[in-house]
Amino acid sequence: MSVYTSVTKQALTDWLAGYALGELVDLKGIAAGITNTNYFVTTTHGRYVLTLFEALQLHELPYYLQLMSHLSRHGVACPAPVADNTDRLASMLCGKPACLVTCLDGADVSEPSATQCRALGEMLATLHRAGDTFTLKMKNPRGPRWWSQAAQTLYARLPDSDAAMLRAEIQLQDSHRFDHLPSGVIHADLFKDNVLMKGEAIAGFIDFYYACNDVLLYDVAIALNDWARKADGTIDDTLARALLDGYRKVRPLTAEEEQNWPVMLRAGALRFWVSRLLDLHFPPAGELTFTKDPAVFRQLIVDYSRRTDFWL
Ligand SMILES: Nc1ncnc2c1ncn2[C@@H]1O[C@H](COP(=O)(O)OP(=O)(O)OP(=O)(O)O)[C@@H](O)[C@H]1O
Ligand SMILES: N[C@@H](CCO)C(=O)O
Repeated sequence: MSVYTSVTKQALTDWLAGYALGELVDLKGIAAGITNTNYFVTTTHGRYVLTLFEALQLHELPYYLQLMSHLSRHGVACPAPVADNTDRLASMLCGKPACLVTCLDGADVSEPSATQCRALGEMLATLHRAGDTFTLKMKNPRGPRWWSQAAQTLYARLPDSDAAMLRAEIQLQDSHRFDHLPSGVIHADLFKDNVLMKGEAIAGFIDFYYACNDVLLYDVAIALNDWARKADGTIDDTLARALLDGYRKVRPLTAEEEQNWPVMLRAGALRFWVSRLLDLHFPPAGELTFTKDPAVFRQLIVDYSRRTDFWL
């Protein structure tokens, strides 16, 4: 349950006076989600999602909200932030930075079909193309420098074999440079729980708060590592091929991207192996963390180190 900040109908009515969205009809807390407080808001004009940011500051929001606004205007299924009467996309509510976005009609899926993976690949490539005309920039807060520093805090806590494997994996990534690969806006956390589906179609990508500028192929690897991973932790060949086919239909991969693909899959796995290890060994204070299993990404790296066919 994640309503950390309670919003009363009166407080919201006062805040909504700054928007041209009609009268407040209903306000309902959303149980899902970990980081922020979310509500479904119904007004006489329609249905919206209200987010109160529990960690991000007001001045940090423009990149993410303007990005969603840009993408939603360029064919990417995602919520569109709603501007208030002074054209702001966010302002303070109950002491927290808050925004309203359009409400999407769909639900996340835990076992996607090949058709859904293909649709996911197509929409991810659409996002990457749409990002070309977005002018704001954000560095990746979870890149090689971050995982090397994080690993230093983890080694002493891990069994020797895991620490050795982590060290070796970071060395492997350090020996590969990706600077020459196509880069642009990436979602950077496109797991199944960050995509709402309506049947076989994408209702929308959500949770853009790791979005940044980085190598596009890294985003494909992150998505594939979650969308095509089966319950036993291995990758389903059919789902992986479908996702890549969908992606390449919209944005074909370059020869250099294809060469770097196996190592990039391991980079995508390393990033979440490290963040999940951090959550396990250093749980963030005050956050409802349903600790996610780091070992699935360790296993994925082992699988990738033995595999020869990467679905291209
Ligand atoms: N625009 C939207 N339309 C419909 N439902 C939405 C929308 N945005 C969020 N939701 C619903 O709210 C839930 C919580 O949102 P989200 O996952 O973004 O929470 P968070 O706490 O902000 O992020 P996280 O859980 O990744 O830390 C989602 O699982 C989804 O069901
Ligand atoms: N998607 C991440 C959590 C949010 O970054 C994970 O499953 O580890």
